Amino acid sequence: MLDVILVGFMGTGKTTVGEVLAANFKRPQIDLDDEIITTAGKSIKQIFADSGEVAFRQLETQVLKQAFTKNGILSTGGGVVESAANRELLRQTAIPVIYLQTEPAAIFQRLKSDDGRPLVQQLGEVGLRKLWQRRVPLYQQVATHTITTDTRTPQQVSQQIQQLLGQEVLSHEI
Ligand SMILES: Nc1ncnc2c1ncn2[C@@H]1O[C@H](COP(=O)(O)OP(=O)(O)O)[C@@H](O)[C@H]1O
Ligand SMILES: O=C(O)C1=C[C@@H](OP(=O)(O)O)[C@@H](O)[C@H](O)C1
Ligand SMILES: [Mg+2]
Repeated sequence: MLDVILVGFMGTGKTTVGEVLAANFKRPQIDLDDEIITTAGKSIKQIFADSGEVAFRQLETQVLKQAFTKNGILSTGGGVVESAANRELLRQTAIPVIYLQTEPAAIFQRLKSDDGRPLVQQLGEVGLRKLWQRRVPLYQQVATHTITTDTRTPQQVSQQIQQLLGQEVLSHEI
């Protein structure tokens, strides 16, 4: 079964922290973006360009459902909370859902030169901030715990999650 699910806006460190947690707990890491790329046979940027965001969101819901049948640490994509069906899945589960919370200015600094996220290029800093404001309540709705990452390294964030969930995660290891 899944040990923990990481949610949060783009650039909050879900993928990076997921990798650290998976290494520390010797558990598989599942990243929804990677699952989408494997399923579609192309990059996220290419999926957006060829088929648009709606098609991307359909794939995202499909791989989220499949992820619930797998083992390990699940890193979601920032837009997973856009779908009411996805939010329901995340709210219903007994698996801890950790919201990585980061201020938009720090997020933009982390992502401004990354061209793998189509929405960053489409929206720019002002648009990204608006999207962040709209999504914050959605992350809060699905999360069981919140950790701020602005001034923490991915290792420190992982340690904090391990402290929060140590018993629960370790109990699935055996
Ligand atoms: N806590 C952090 N402090 C500084 N930079 C970070 C932190 N977490 C992630 N990053 C950097 O931000 C970028 C996005 O991280 P990533 O893990 O891909 O985020 P997400 O999966 O949430 O979009 C990467 O360059 C990563 O190294
Ligand atoms: O917030 C979003 O809508 C998106 C976030 C990305 O994942 P990360 O949050 O891992 O960057 C990726 O799924 C896609 O570019 C769309
Ligand atoms: Mg990611």
